Amino acid sequence: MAVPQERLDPGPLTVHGNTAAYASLLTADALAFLADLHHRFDARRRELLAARDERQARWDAGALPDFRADTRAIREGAWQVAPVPPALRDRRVEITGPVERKMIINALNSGAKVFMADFEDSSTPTLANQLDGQENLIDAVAGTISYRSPDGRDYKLGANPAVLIVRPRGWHLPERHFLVDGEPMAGALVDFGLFVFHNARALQARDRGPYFYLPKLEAMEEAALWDAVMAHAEHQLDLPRGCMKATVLIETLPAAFEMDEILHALRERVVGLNCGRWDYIFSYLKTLRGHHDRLLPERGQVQMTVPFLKAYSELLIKTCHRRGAFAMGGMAAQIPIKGDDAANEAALEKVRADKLREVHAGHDGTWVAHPALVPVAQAIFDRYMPEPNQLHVLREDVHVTRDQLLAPACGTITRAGFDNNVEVALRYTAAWLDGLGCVPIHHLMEDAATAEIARAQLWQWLHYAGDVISDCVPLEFPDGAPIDMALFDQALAAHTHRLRESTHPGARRAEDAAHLLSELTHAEQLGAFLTLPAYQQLA
Ligand SMILES: CC(=O)SCCNC(=O)CCNC(=O)[C@H](O)C(C)(C)COP(=O)(O)OP(=O)(O)OC[C@H]1O[C@@H](n2cnc3c(N)ncnc32)[C@H](O)[C@@H]1OP(=O)(O)O
Ligand SMILES: O=CC(=O)O
Ligand SMILES: [Mg+2]
Repeated sequence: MAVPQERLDPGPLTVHGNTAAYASLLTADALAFLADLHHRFDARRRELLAARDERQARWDAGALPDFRADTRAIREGAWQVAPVPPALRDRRVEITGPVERKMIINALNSGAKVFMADFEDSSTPTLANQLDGQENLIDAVAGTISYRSPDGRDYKLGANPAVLIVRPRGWHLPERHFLVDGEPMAGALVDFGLFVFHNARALQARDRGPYFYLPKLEAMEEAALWDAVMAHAEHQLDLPRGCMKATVLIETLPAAFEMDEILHALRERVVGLNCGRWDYIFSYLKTLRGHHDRLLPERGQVQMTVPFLKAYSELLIKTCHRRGAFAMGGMAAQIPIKGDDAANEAALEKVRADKLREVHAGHDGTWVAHPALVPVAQAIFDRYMPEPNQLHVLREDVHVTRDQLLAPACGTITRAGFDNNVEVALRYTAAWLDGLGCVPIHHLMEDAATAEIARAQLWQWLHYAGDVISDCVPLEFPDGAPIDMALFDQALAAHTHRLRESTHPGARRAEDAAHLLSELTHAEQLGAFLTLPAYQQLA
């Protein structure tokens, strides 16, 4: 039988790199689907990224983020989001993790209600990671995924696997291996497009749908772009309108001022918002980088109970429940500690306290980073949220102002806190460059978002030092010693040496990571994303 012509013609899209093993993923039809997404939506994406820069320039010049005047009617109007499908009505515990084969199986079998398969904060976007991840998800959706570990352990899906939600990359990240008319595609469109092209029908057949977590949005227009992309994909793939569902991470400071607007832009398909606390803290630092009085103390002191984070999470709950959407909590960074029962119990207790705060505040569910934390979080949510969700908790007592969302947190910068930021930023960047997007460091989960906080704080402290700044975060160590570049250079050299000599993930990329971190920290301006220059250095 003659092969249809379009199967032979890859069209305007070429995929560069070692793709020989991925013929069934990168079919001509799949590539044509991706190229169409690029042609229709990439120009708008670029406009929206330019709009981010324009807003940031205003904030750098002294303005402060605020609720928008032009969208008041949306905020004040009475409207609700579309009904949440049955598969997403109980989300009390969601496990997250990179799209690595064994971890996908473990996550789906973990007992969590949902598994968020992550092409974003916890993944390094090497071509192999991206394409293997897509193939793993195809097998997971089909229910056939299996894995044999090098030491002979067999993995396969058990009964009642978690509901799958996929997190594509943010709008800002290019995918340089996929070129349309010679231009790199957006990583977001590649991740989204390949997943829906190969899995949407199989998911529909199982009463599920293509469900997504949308990261790092900064404005309602960016949400509207996702809505347009999904509506178009539904049409192209002959799927029911609105079957693709989205949960949006509110993890940038600008987005906190547009929660209603983001829900409204996606109202036919949005099912909730999530408090992505780590990127949110990073975004606070970045958005307010021109405001030297808006410092934050060292990372360990910026807990969800500090006023600006409490205000943001409560505003998210109130906004979501008023509109019939889920208000998801976020990730505590603690992970289990092996071989030290007391330290392990202390870590679990911190997770419990975090989940307790979330359930009492009105969140409908939460995230965990590790399978052993599923029962820990579940016990709290089962006890204090016996119903599948608490959409009825309207939090009408919450009245959040702009000043509360922008209030700097008070505290200190200790030598240990400074040194920890250098170590985490270095070790994480090295691991990322070596292909591993999530690593444990000192028993905490570190990913792109937590590492961004570490390197942004270093930049902020070192560049603001010497200015008269904030009453509430002294820019010196508690013993009065100054925080300066010489100290940073010294600490970086010491940690680079230690990492190079160690067996930690990324040890062989220690020098590259140190070079990158040094450039970012010495630069005049706080760079937008660590992963943009790091992507240039991926092998
Ligand atoms: C800010 C944000 O965006 S948060 C969301 C992004 N971050 C994440 O998703 C965190 C994901 N978590 C992880 O990657 C890991 O838990 C790490 C890197 C933090 C720790 O990993 P490890 O040191 O390998 O953990 P550990 O050795 O205790 O793992 C034990 C087992 O659990 C598995 N496991 C650990 N975390 C996960 C996970 N999130 N999903 C599935 N399986 C997991 C391991 O693969 C291992 O499996 P095995 O026993 O079958 O070999
Ligand atoms: O993506 C989650 C975050 O906390 O960042
Ligand atoms: Mg994030």
